[in-house]
Amino acid sequence: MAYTVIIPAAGQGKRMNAGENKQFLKLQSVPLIVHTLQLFEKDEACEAMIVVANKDEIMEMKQLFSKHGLSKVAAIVPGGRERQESVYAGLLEIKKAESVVLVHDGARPFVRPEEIQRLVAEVGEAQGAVLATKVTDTIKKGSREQMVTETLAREELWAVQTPQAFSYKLLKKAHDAAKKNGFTGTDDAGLVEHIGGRIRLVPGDEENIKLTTPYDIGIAEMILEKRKEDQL
Ligand SMILES: Nc1ccn([C@@H]2O[C@H](COP(=O)(O)OP(=O)(O)OP(=O)(O)O)[C@@H](O)[C@H]2O)c(=O)n1
Ligand SMILES: C[C@](O)(CO)[C@H](O)COP(=O)(O)O
Repeated sequence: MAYTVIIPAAGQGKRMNAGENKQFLKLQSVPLIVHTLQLFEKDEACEAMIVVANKDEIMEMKQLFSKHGLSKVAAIVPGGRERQESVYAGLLEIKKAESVVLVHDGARPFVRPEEIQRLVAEVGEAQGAVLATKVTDTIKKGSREQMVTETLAREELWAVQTPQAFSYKLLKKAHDAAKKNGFTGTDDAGLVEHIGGRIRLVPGDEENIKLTTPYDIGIAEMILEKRKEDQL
């Protein structure tokens, strides 16, 4: 099924501590954001990419995308203070109300086309879908004083990734409601859940990491190396 993808890349990358937005960090000589966009450039089902960038980084991104032949970038729009505001800014660029919309972090360069396909197949008018993996650690809740208050039932716990996929109408309704009610979620599915929408958990892959801290750079280099060898 054809889709448009919104790629939020307007963060600061504070936890990466790279002295610049982590989107420009080079992995095997190619900037992180370019790795991510190349995934969708190659996916036939992707009709358009809407990139959300920091206002003063738009020009640099534009030049990068042109240098790397990323022809599906339909718009680069300025983001907001929080990820949620950035996604909303991207959503406002979509004019076709019948579209399927994916939201995918600029900082996740390893999602595979077959995962995207499985995800999109689960989208309905009133149902979104997220890629996720079962957690392998035991997860506990803690108080401010760092005392355990509860051990959660692991068989019910999933670590949620992006892409997350929705009908345009459902995602727009969820973002409009969140804006109106001052609700903030840590992902887009959370906003849909907040208005009573259903979200399907689609088993993903643990390689689909989000580059968040310097530790993740080593893992990313390893994954890239492994994928290169797999192609030989
Ligand atoms: N105001 C924001 C904040 C985040 N993002 C994007 O959302 C994705 C996931 O966010 P995260 O990994 O937290 O990135 P940063 O916000 O850049 O990192 P940090 O929180 O460490 O500053 C990233 O691609 C990031 O660029 C965004 O578009 N707009
Ligand atoms: C959307 C997300 O990547 C799903 O795991 C995550 O919630 C983003 O969190 P961040 O703190 O904005 O990186």
